[in-house]
Amino acid sequence: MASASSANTILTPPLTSSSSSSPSNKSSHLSFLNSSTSNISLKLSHSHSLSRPRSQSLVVANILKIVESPELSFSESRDLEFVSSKSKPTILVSEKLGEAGLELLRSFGNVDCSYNLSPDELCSKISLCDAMIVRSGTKVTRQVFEAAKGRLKVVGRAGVGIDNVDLQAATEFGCLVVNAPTANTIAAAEHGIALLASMARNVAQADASMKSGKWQRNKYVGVSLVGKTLAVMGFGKVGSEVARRAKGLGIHVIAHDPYAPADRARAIGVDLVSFDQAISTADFISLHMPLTPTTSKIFNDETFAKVKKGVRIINVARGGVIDEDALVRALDSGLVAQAALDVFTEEPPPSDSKLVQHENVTVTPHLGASTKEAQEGVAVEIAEAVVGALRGELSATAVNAPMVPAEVLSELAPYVVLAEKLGRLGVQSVAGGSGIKSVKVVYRSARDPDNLDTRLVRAMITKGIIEPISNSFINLVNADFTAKQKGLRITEERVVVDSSPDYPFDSIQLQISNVESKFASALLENGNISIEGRVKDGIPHLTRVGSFSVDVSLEGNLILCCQVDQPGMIGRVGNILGEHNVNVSFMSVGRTVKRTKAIMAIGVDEEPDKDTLKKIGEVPAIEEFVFLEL
Ligand SMILES: NC(=O)c1ccc[n+]([C@@H]2O[C@H](COP(=O)([O-])OP(=O)(O)OC[C@H]3O[C@@H](n4cnc5c(N)ncnc54)[C@H](O)[C@@H]3O)[C@@H](O)[C@H]2O)c1
Ligand SMILES: O=C(O)[C@H](O)COP(=O)(O)O
Repeated sequence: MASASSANTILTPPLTSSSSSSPSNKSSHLSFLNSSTSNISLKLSHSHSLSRPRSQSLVVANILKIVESPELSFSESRDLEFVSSKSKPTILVSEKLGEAGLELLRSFGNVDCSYNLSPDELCSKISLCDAMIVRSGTKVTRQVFEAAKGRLKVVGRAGVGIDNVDLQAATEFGCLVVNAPTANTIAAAEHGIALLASMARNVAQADASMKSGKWQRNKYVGVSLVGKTLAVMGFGKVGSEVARRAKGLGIHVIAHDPYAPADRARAIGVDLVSFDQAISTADFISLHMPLTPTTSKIFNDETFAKVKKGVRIINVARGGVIDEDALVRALDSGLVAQAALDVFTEEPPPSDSKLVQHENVTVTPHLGASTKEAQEGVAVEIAEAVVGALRGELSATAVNAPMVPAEVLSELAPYVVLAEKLGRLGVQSVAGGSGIKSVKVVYRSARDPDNLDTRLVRAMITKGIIEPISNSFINLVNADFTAKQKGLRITEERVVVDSSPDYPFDSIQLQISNVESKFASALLENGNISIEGRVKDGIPHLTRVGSFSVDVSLEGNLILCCQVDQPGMIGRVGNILGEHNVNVSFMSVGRTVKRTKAIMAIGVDEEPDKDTLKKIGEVPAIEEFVFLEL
């Protein structure tokens, strides 16, 4: 019984696809990142034969892989051996990457290490690449995604900051962006501490002075760290490691981060404070926030005016968070006593940069992540992420796609198959000329609506609706974006029902409004086309068409007939199919009132030819029928 519901509207304008166009014969298999170059086939381990229902097997395999094998029966990803059918995927590595990562990439694909490419060179190469790996030196712009012509499926950022990748463009082009967020944290934190200590004691300046033959002991008197206050701006991975180390040096640490949990700060013994409080009380300010539109030039004339006079600033985050001209002014006026910078707005900065040349500034050429250990770690971390993504695995470090934990994915697997098939059935039920503009998805579940993750299911419904009628390729990265582009508005409703909470969904229903139906019996009283499915024993079933209950497994293809409810109908239609050598896999009849109207749902292994379908249509008691490809 329905006890609660919540609706979530995502998208707007009209989809003007020609729904009369017959669905292309695309595979109904699923993949998270289905490569247009699908050039790898899967060799299955024979140790796992059909130990799970076939439909679930297909989705597990296909969500996890970029490739589709017609022979696919069942296997977990670890049981699959990738063999090259035409060619291996090509992975461009555009900046230096640790050898262990390169080895891993080479074991999977063709690796093209081309460093220092100009933007034009990158654009001309990229259409030959399935993936690319960059560090901070390569700008992955919209032009790069355009030039890729749909082939580029994954951009791997061998490091944390993804400000050099146009994420919006990546998403629009269905390209997954993954990063390596953890392996260089300690290196960056250590570099921050190194800059802090060397700046406080003028190490770099004194070194340069001595090498020029001078001995200036009085000039390079430093400041002590103990008892001073350090403001960590951005209390994430690097920031908290810097804080931990600074506390070990006897420094009092405060932090500002609008999103950091207070208990994490407390655990390290750090007070979270406001931005103004942090900058106005600190003797040292260390920057560790990402470069975003909000943080861009967050340190500017106005903020420098609020700092404690003589503050010292360390930046191992991104140059763009500081207005560099304003920093020069603050250094000249003495508001800022010193700065130690590893990162710059433009990298490398111009050789005549006033900031770089400033006598109170210590600089390093973006070395934060550059330790042997970090580079090997980052290389392996990103290689694993890119290979996983090319295989179609949902990535734990995806930057522009929802991350779905493995256990959730496995639970959702059969529902994902169901979702795409409902989408495909839905779009084929729409009569020509009336484009789909609005789809409502009703999830019935015993679970708390707030804990129902529908992103993957919704993406697959979108895939099922859009792919058969367009050239679009839909995956989890671009599903919402593409739907919006096509003017498809999807609303979701979650209804709590009294069923088993062991399963994420009791049923999934698709209602398509403001369209004409090819099969009038699929219409509800409100005029919406309605089809509903469930997963039974791991296999997706169609369980309701319009207001008729049916029960047919969603495998092979489907014929829906509406007929007068009278004896002999199953036999007659069955005979016609048998005479034409069409094997029936399932058959189910549903009716609302005895001896009035009934719906017959027939699963067929083969596609009936026109003649067979015509004969079914000629059976006098059959009022309408439709053939639907799954
Ligand atoms: N110099 C280097 O070689 C090097 C190496 C590693 C990381 N980095 C850079 O350091 C930065 C931090 O990396 P991380 O791994 O700690 O990332 P992170 O995501 O773990 O931490 C960033 C933190 O900044 C916070 N933040 C966001 N907006 C903020 C704001 N307006 N004010 C204050 N805090 C804000 C976030 O909540 C988050 O906690 C990134 O920009 C990264 O690119 C540089
Ligand atoms: O964001 C990062 O991970 C660092 O800035 C490191 O960048 P790099 O890979 O270019 O050294």
